[in-house]
Amino acid sequence: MRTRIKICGITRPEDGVMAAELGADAIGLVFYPPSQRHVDIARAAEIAAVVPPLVSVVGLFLDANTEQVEDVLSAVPIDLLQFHGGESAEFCAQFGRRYIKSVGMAGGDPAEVAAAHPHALALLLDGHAPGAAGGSGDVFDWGRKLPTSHRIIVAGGLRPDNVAQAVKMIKPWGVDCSSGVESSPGIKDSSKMAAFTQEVHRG
Ligand SMILES: O=C(O)c1ccccc1NCC(=O)[C@H](O)[C@H](O)COP(=O)(O)O
Repeated sequence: MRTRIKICGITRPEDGVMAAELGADAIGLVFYPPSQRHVDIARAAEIAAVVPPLVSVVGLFLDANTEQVEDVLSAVPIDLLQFHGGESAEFCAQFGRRYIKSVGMAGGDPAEVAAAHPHALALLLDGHAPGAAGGSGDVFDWGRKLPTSHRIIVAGGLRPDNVAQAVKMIKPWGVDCSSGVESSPGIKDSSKMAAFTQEVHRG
């Protein structure tokens, strides 16, 4: 099975195109103002407009309110929602969209999140503490027991030099990377992205 790749925290249209051309199956747009990778609605629409077909645009929220999510959905062609905070299943489902739910593995219990979100399409396991922001570069223990009820997307500190090992150990549906393919926060680096996608498929 081919491991899917999401490159998160895209802030520039050219980086969205480059990620897709270098093998990303999805790009992530962060709608969380405190993040250095935050994009406003206008910028997000510019990026989504140039992302090639057959590449998904993921809209990421961390404990946003309903109106904030709806404002984005009414202006940006989002294919998939990613909820990165303590959102309930009811909150996530109210938009009638497909969604994935993240788990902060530094103290968080993936089994508990899996049970609370039976309709999430996948769990995105990230290295940070529950409720904390992502994009931190923190790795979690890949030897941990993981739920089998959901597809797994591994995130957290993945880089070209460690992603093959993560894929080999966990055999996830997909991998997600942000800071590991950047030259500075929010700015993606083409050679790191090329190396990353190559290493995913070696794993
Ligand atoms: O990337 C951010 O700045 C961010 C801020 C707040 C919530 C989530 C955020 N990113 C979520 C992602 O999906 C990242 O790709 C994931 O945390 C992995 O990041 P990294 O460890 O830098 O690869």
